[in-house]
Amino acid sequence: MDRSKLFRIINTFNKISDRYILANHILSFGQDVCWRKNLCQLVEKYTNRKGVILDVACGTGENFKYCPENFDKKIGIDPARNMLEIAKKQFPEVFFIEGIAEEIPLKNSSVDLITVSFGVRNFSDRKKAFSEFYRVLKKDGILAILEFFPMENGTLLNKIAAKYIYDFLPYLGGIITGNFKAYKYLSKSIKNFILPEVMKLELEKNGLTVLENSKTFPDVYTFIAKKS
Ligand SMILES: C[S@@+](CC[C@H](N)C(=O)[O-])C[C@H]1O[C@@H](n2cnc3c(N)ncnc32)[C@H](O)[C@@H]1O
Repeated sequence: MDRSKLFRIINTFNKISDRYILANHILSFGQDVCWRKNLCQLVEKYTNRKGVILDVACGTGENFKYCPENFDKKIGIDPARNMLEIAKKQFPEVFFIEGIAEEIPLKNSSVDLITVSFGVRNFSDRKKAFSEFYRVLKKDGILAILEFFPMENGTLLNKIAAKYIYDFLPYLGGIITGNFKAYKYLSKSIKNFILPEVMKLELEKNGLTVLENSKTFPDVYTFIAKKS
């Protein structure tokens, strides 16, 4: 695993934690809420399990605002301590772990639902993380991933969105948070990320069956996969 990448990313998120939620709302024109609600609606379509929900790369814990209420145990895991501090204040009922997706400190087959929003792009070793997801999920457990993918260059609207994400967002994010480097990283990480079809293959190589892979504008995908 690339530990220097991991420490760089942790440092970045620690530095922007106090403005992270606000920046998300402004930079996405409020769309972030719709993307999360969409993720949760899809989860409800595929599972009505209760039990244990694990939000990986939970950051400030935003997913817990929108995801199904009815789980007996809610767990969040993230390596950025400052993000977790905010999460703990927002969601005292959730058990938060300072840790990484590549080494989840939970037992085999112990989780009913894993959610990950805007986290996979940041993983230092994606394949290791996917094998961990497989290991901790129970049989028929669901994995739900929400993620940005590289912008398609088709319609005029797509071109405008790509210009916004790749060229303007680093400056706007920098102005809102005072950290230009962090938002340059965000744009770069989207531009250089794998394509959705590659992620589907990677999930399936790790034993997860992709049930749905749906796109909302602009190139934000929700993947629902199952451990069979
Ligand atoms: C863009 S934020 C997303 C936070 C949250 N899921 C959300 O939707 O607002 C990415 C998060 O990934 C976390 N992260 C980075 N590397 C990670 C890893 N290897 N394992 C787990 N989380 C990681 C960061 O600390 C950061 O909180």
